[in-house]
Amino acid sequence: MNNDPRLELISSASLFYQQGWMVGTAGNLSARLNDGSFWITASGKSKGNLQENDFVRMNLEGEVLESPNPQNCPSAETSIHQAIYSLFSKANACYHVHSVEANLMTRYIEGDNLPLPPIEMVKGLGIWQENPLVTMPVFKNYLNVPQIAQEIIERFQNKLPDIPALLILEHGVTVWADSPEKAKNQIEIAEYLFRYILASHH
Ligand SMILES: CSC[C@@H](O)[C@@H](O)C(=O)COP(=O)(O)O
Ligand SMILES: [Zn+2]
Repeated sequence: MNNDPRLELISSASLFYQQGWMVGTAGNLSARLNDGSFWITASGKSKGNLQENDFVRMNLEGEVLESPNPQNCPSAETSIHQAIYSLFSKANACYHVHSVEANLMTRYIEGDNLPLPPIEMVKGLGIWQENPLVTMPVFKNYLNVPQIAQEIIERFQNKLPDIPALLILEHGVTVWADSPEKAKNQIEIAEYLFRYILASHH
């Protein structure tokens, strides 16, 4: 595969793990290849020290195309990555992490949106305005993950989000970008915004 992104996914997962955003196997990362298939972390792997065979390559229909270790199962949240890649043709990476701060956002949500502070950092989510009024879309968490994916599809087909990020209540953030490098930056920016919101209410 000429653009195998697994080493980059491994390095970002390790970084996020060290930040405490992927502890206890939490979170999942994926990146799309030129042929439209995507590598995604296999389910239940510790994210601090992933190996190249801790992934599964899937197509947009949710079929496993390649599994370096026959015991690997796709991430339990693959349906959310499929939804993002189907909705956004330019998305080539989709990252999801669980931070304490993301889970504490519950009390600042208005309706099904999280208002973001109008600070310089939102430029990192593609918003180039002065005093931007931007919100992050929020979704309910269901045990049945495909139901979360379905609600994402229905909502975004109706209205595109302001930013390439969404928050699942009491669960964690998901971002997408045209490259793994940008997805990594966007996770860092989303987590910075959560910390800012919490600190500004102290
Ligand atoms: C503490 S793991 C929680 C999981 O159910 C899930 O939310 C998650 O992010 C990781 O699932 P995975 O199947 O390893 O990709
Ligand atoms: Zn999760």
